[in-house]
Formats: sequence, C-alpha cells, structure tokens
Amino acid sequence: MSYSRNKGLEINSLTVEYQEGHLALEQMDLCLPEHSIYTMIGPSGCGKSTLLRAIAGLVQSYTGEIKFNDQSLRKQGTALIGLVPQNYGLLPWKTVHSNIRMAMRISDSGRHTKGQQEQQITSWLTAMGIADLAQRYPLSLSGGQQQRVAIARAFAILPEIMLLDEPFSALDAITREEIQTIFLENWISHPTTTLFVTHDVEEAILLGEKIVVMPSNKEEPPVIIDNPVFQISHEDKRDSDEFFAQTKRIRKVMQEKW
Ligand SMILES: Nc1ncnc2c1ncn2[C@@H]1O[C@H](COP(=O)(O)OP(=O)(O)OP(=O)(O)O)[C@@H](O)[C@H]1O
Repeated sequence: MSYSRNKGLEINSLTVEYQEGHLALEQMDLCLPEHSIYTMIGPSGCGKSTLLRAIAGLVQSYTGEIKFNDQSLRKQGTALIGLVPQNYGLLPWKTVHSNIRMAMRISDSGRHTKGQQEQQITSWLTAMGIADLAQRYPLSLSGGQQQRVAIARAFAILPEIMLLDEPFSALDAITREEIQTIFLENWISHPTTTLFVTHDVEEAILLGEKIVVMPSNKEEPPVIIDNPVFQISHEDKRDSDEFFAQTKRIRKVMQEKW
C-alpha cells in the first residue's frame, strides 16, 4: 500500500526555557513528512525528551510552532498522538488491561466496538509477549514489562503521530531485537509519522528512514542523515556493508557534534 506524504510534522523555531536563562531547546527546526519514521540520537540533556513532550502537548510554554499537516498542535485534538515516555506513563492504580482500555476509550471516539477493542488489546499484549500480565498492576512489573505495556498502549490507539522516548531501553538484548522486529512490521502495515529517540546507534540505523543527530550546542541545527540501510530487509541489515558504513558515518558526526 502506498501512502501520500503530506507535510507531516513541522517544528519551526522551537524554543523551550524551563527556567530563565536555561534553554532546553533553542530555535529548533525539524520536518518529518507524514508516514515517515525518523530516529533521533543526541547527548544527554540536549532536549530530546523536551521535544517529544512539546509535540505531545505536555510542555506548553514554548515559542515557535509545531504543526501537523499545516494545523497547529497547540490546539488540543488536532492529531491523535501516541507517546511512550521514558517513565512509561502508566496509571499505577489501573491494571495493564485497564491502562490500555482507557487510552483506547479516550482516543477511539466510537470508531471501534468494545469487542474489536478487546481483540486489539489481546493481540497487542500477545505480540509484546505479556498477555499473561493483563490483570497485573504496573508497579508489580519489571521495567522491561512496563515498557512493553506502554508500547502496546501506544500502538493500540492507532495514533497519527507516534513519539517514543528510548522505548526499548529496559529490555534485554534478545527481547529488544524481537520487539524491534515487531515494531517495524507494525510500522510497515500502519506507517504512522514516527519520531523514535534512542541512545543506541545500531537501533537508530535499524529503525530509521532518516537519522537525526542532535548536537550538544543547542544553537546548531540537528544533522539529518539519509539511511540506505532502511531499504534492506530487516533480518539482513546488521550483516550488510551499508550498516557498517552507516555506523562509521554516524560515529563521525557524533564525534564532531557532541
Ligand atoms: N521539568 C524540567 N524543569 C527544568 N529543567 C528541565 C526539566 N526537564 C528537563 N529540563 C532540562 O532541560 C534540558 C533538556 O532536557 P531533556 O530531558 O529534554 O534532555 P534529553 O536530551 O532528553 O536528555 P536524556 O538523553 O538524558 O534523556 C536539560 O538541561 C534538563 O536539565
């Protein structure tokens, strides 16, 4: 299936200042065409989480513009956004199932029947390998299990924009590879406009159509790198010459910009 690419997500001159004199982001510009997936890496404190939180509407005191298909995201309800935050963002007093169910109820606005929603929840929990945890509460789960619930919840609401803040950081290496594959398969069948923050260079190369490298100097613009590895079939990526060349290229940019 081919998707039209509208303007998508546009960040124009975004500046966030939590405390006077301390800029978390300074005049940042970035564009992600609709239905694209970009990965982002950057040094700690360069403003990656702040960017995701501003797009998601959790940070409102910013200057500049954030638009999706020409509509300002300042207006609530402009676009349905799925956010997987670093702290997972689960409600501790709700079970795993209820956490996902509630997000779907809020976002669905009558598009799907209760039965269809239940089917979706079961299918996402199964895909994430946590179907047996449906009736548990978040605080009784490991970090990696909570992370998988947060990912299942973000997928289940079928968002127009997906924002992920180091979503696989708490997973062991094998589970991480499995979930990366599931994640990418899902993105291919539902190509939501996606910005994926990671500290892992390999993960950035495996999952991004383009890779955004944030500089440590906030006055400098992000470096956007084309990623030919994205075109290679997922299981062959790690062993390809392009993957090694891309790793070298990105490390060089990191050395220059961090
Ligand atoms: N709620 C807040 N109040 C004050 N300052 C904040 C707040 N949140 C973040 N900051 C500051 O804003 C800057 C950017 O933080 P942010 O969390 O966006 O960086 P990051 O690139 O996501 O870092 P990391 O990779 O460590 O998660 C940092 O200097 C941080 O200390």
